[in-house]
Amino acid sequence: MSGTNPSLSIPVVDFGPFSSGRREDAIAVGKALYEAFRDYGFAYVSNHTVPQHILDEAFAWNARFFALPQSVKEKAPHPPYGWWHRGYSGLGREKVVQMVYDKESIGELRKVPDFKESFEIGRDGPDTKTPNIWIPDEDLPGFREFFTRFFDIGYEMEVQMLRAIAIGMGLPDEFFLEYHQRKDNQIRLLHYPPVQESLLNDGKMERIASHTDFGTMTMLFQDSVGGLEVEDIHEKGKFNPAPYIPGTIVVNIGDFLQRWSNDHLRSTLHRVRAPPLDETPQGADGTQKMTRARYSIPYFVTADHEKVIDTLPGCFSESDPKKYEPINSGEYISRRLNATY
Ligand SMILES: O=C(O)CCC(=O)C(=O)O
Ligand SMILES: [Fe+2]
Repeated sequence: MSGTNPSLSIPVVDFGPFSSGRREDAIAVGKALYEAFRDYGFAYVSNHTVPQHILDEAFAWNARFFALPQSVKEKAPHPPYGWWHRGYSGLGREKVVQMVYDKESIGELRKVPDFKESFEIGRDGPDTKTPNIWIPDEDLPGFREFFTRFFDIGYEMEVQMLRAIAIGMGLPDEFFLEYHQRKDNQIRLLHYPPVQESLLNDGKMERIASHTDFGTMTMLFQDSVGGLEVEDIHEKGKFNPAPYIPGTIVVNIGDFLQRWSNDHLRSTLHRVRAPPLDETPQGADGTQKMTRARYSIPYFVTADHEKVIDTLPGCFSESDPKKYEPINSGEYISRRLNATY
């Protein structure tokens, strides 16, 4: 069911049996996921519900989008407020910060830019406070249509994962679904252009600084380039590579679910640094080593913004009292997003 590769430590969970129709299979998958999220906060999930050809298409669109002229990408600018997290952010625009809310400290941290560009997509519809910001369709016909569809394909995966986690935690199967009806989710297209490797190693530049995610969980689709690193569960400050494993997606717990679970599930620090080097050194003088470009597509699963959550049943007792007050999902997420812009 699940196996631990000692060099990776993040468990690989085979999701296939979850849909076998047998209750014991569903329980075994749920338990394996629960244990991975309890111990590591991360799991590689294989035999998931997103077809490979859809992922290939998603990465092809991702590359096509970022290859557009800068002036076209800037037709869909990210608004100047963190809470309206939609549209395009160019290189250095966003700085992911870890739990720092005061302006002065955020300013300090921003001096080392994140060397990435991104495009954020949420649900469409009249009842969202944060409508999507698309480039005109004629600039990349099919792009909007594809990601509108991909948003729903991701939601189907989310539904399965939320059921599995609930079963693994001994909660009613649909427990989490009741809080995840409205698809208040977000897809993020990411492109990390090639960069001189020494800048990353010297800390003059970052790809994505070490952070935890905010929401319920993140389903991360990554290309084969590498660069994702996850904090060691035994050694603070030590980061281990989480390379691409063909056919899997990386799923990790966010702060919201960690809090909801009274810290029974972990939201683990991760970052993106240099992937393995290109074999051929590049650069004007032929000596500067350039990293390869990386593309990734995290799908952030978020609870319905109007929902208030209190500690999960089964995650508190007399000897393990509730650590957190009930909180409104939307407020929690906006507060975190406002710190990144
Ligand atoms: O590019 C990646 O693989 C990581 C992205 C990430 O951690 C994030 O956007 O929160
Ligand atoms: Fe992340």
